Amino acid sequence: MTDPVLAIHNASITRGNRTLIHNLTGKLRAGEMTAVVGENGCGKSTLLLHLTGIRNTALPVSLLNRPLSAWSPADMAKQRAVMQQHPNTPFAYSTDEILLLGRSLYKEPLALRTAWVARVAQWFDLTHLLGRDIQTLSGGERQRIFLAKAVLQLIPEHQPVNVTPDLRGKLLLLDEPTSALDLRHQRGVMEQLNALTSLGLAVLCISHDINLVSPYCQQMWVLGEGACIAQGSPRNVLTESVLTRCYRTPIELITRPGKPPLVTH
Ligand SMILES: Nc1ncnc2c1ncn2[C@@H]1O[C@H](COP(=O)(O)OP(=O)(O)OP(=O)(O)O)[C@@H](O)[C@H]1O
Repeated sequence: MTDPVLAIHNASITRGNRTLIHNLTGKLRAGEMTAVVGENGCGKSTLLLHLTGIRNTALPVSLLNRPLSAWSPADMAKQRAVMQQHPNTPFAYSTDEILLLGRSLYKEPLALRTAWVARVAQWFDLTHLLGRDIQTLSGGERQRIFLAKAVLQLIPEHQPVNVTPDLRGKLLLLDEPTSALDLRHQRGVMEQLNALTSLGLAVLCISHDINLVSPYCQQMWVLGEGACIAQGSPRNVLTESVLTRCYRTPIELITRPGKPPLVTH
């Protein structure tokens, strides 16, 4: 099996005197999506923040076999991109400018950057929103812009726009990327993320919508009770006992042939 893109070994995360997550071990692999689920306040966003390397951390986390602390910010930014929970900007940037920021690390001709902006905008149904003031966009439109910006950050430097990029070794960390999206765009975003994982991308996706993400993810981490209660494929992890423990409310499952079960309550 190939080395993981990101590996966490026996990591414990605390906030004040509360242990949010005790002894988490896990791997994010090329070509796989991992969904992180759990009740409000269980530590999902805090975990993601620690995996970004943005926060100076002594946690045992490595990106491509190197501790996060050994990466320079610029090198790390070419390897992993992050979309946080409520992305916004206080400035009246245009959508194009926001998307171009995703390529700001790279020394490329403007024509190439602009071509990639157009291509990725198309992937996320954003073409009609190019040129708009970001502050005038709806919540769902803005969420898709920032998702596209994160994806643009991971396209290799000088990648010709008409050649499919190799995204092995790249990592996308997403905090509830579909929370503001309508049903069509929820599916569109998940299908696009699925297409990107097929190019080698590793994705970690926090979500409260288990039914949306479960058909697309290879692994699910269920957080709760101050730890990771369960890890594995959606079919193995999605049991009434695991989810009832996680959400502290009775959960029922509806089995479906060839798909993970539907979660209801
Ligand atoms: N700066 C802080 N100081 C103290 N406690 C904090 C701080 N930031 C977060 N917390 C607490 O840490 C816990 C975990 O927060 P986190 O945002 O990681 O939860 P989450 O699982 O992402 O929740 P949600 O599903 O609501 O987004 C929460 O109880 C939160 O109140």
